[in-house]
Amino acid sequence: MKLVIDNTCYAYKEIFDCFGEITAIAGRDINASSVKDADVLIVRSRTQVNQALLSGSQVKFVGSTVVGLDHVDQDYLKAKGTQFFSAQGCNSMAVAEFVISTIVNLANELNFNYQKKTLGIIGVGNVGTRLAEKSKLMGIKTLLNDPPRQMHESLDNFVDLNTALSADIVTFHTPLTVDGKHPSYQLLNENNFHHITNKTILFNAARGGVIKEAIWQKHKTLANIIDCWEDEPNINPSLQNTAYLATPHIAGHSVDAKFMGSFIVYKALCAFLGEKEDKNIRNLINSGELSIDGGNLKDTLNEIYDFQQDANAIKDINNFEDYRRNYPIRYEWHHFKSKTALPIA
Ligand SMILES: NC(=O)C1=CN([C@@H]2O[C@H](COP(=O)(O)OP(=O)(O)OC[C@H]3O[C@@H](n4cnc5c(N)ncnc54)[C@H](O)[C@@H]3O)[C@@H](O)[C@H]2O)C=CC1
Ligand SMILES: O=C(O)C(=O)[C@H](O)COP(=O)(O)O
Repeated sequence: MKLVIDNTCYAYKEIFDCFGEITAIAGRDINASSVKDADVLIVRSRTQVNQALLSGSQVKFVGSTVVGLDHVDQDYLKAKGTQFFSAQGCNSMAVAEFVISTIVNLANELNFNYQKKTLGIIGVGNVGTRLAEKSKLMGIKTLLNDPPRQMHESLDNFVDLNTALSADIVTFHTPLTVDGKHPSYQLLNENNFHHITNKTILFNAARGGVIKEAIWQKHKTLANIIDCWEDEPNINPSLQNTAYLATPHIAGHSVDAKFMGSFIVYKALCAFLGEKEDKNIRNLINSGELSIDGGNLKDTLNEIYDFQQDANAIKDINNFEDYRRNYPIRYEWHHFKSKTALPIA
């Protein structure tokens, strides 16, 4: 069997070589000729999976080792009879830790008590739920907004979008969608940006395009944290230069998340092929016990991982993609034995 795999898929050799011959290619370089003889295609977000890529191929299984789905034409795959599997939830802890770590740093630098702040979470799926759990542990009051869930579940504690946008801290964790009943494209735009004030801390660690950058760059906030950008890697220099934290789409890039992305797709491929799973694969991440003694929460979190280094790495935005492809090892909090209690929900 022939597999074409994005060469940034975590441990792709150890995890997928049991299935056959692997051709590993940078995600952005996977094209129609790369996949024409392939049976399996395994990607991350940098490969557009659509008719242009697959029409001349015999690919029968596509695995996406990330969570976002905007790079995949699922309707086309379904019509073609190609099995598709996406590693939903693989990196939710990593993103939640990114947001909490940044809030703790901001509270220190801007001298506020986050327990006196409200956090508006727009999109309460895997990431938003974990973030809400951590916020509860930290005594941060959350305002939860998720109309698609509200349509199907009785969520009497959820609020409407404008209420969530009026929180002290606002963070988006929706997919990027342009159709359906609740499209997320430019969810924050010229018609509702007035809910964001010069006292609002505003995050985008969801997808570029969820917040209209042309408006954002002209709108005064207390602090902007931008991990996901319109037109990556050609990110908005005005927003980058004025951001509290401008990072290269790495909120979900913990080692654990990258491993889980590959592992979840591996399990789906085993099931698709009727193959037995190798139980040793789950032990590929073995950090051992990591002790840390930061003294206080901010220093402890920054010793675990300081996101400012990611912002520094892309001061020259030509480094955006290379830095992401060679991202430093970042373990999630649960690996660490720490004197300071960590909000591990
Ligand atoms: N910056 C990064 O590295 C990462 C970014 N992401 C992005 O974050 C998104 C969320 O990730 P998960 O929570 O794992 O996905 P998920 O699918 O579990 O949750 C998304 C939630 O957003 C809700 N939603 C959809 N449209 C909405 C709207 N218009 N308004 C409010 N809520 C809406 C859905 O109902 C769902 O509950 C992903 O789709 C991906 O685009 C995810 C992981 C890493
Ligand atoms: O899971 C998602 O969705 C993300 O945004 C991932 O962080 C994308 O990871 P890469 O494809 O950029 O490695």
